Amino acid sequence: MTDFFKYQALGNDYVVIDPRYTGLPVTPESVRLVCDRHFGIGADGVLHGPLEEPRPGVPVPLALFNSDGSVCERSGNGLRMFALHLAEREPQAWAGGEPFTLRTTAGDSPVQILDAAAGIVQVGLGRPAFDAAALPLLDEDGTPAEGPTLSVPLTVGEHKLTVTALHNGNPHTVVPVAEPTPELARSLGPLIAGHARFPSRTNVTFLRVVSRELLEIEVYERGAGYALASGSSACAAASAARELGLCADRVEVSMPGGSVGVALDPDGSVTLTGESQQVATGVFAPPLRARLDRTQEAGR
Ligand SMILES: N[C@@H](CCC[C@H](N)C(=O)O)C(=O)O
Repeated sequence: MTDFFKYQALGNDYVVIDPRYTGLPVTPESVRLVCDRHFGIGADGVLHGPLEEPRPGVPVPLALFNSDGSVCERSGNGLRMFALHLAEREPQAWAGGEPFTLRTTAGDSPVQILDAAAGIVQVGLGRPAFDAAALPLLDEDGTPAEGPTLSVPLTVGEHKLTVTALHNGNPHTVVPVAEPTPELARSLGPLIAGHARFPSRTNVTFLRVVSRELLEIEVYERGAGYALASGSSACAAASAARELGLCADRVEVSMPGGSVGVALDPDGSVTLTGESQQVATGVFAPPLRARLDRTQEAGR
């Protein structure tokens, strides 16, 4: 009997709740409890799926949640971990190396298991929009901003920042700095993530351009907080750096949990490649399972 599968990608960890193995109710409250690092399993988020019986050649739907219980439309690391989950459960169907498609509320994302044993998975995240309406972004007076979001002034407390914002299935704000540090991400990240000018909140990436081929970032995730790595944030950093003329079309993005490769097509489409591994499988002990089941009753 298995209730959950835990995966990590460069220290960005998710719990997979697969309806083929458990009928656990996936609600904002049960997600918060599963992700709690003291009272639950502990994770940056939950991947709930496959939401339909997976069939080769047909997009496989899943839902993604941040550890605060909020829905996230797309996760670069999460999609890579879920692809590996499918491949490890049914290797004959999914581990052959043929590309297949995962479907979230942000749309379809092509994935490919490049090396199942090493957990090397590639995912295509499409083309980001550097447009205020897509974020969405508001002006200082609270009215909807319009136009491009490259090098936008943003006042955060006493900090006068210049940021580049983009939407690629989920919202991202990239802040070029001389030295990204965990302390900076933990202190300034939440103030930007919850800033009034971002009605949908935003993921926050602090970026140092080491060279045209190497970026260094620290991430504060919308709905999850400080993260050792983030796939969509790594892609956001690369897309922003390229739009600002600061990097090549293929870059390594270094994060505290490790590095990923990001490839940028001429049309701006982004492909993310990196490692992910299963951490554990497990059963919720009766006291935790009882608390989780009660979230369903509360949600009724
Ligand atoms: N860690 C993820 C991003 C997760 C979603 C993000 N917190 C959001 O709310 O958009 C990744 O690897 O992309």
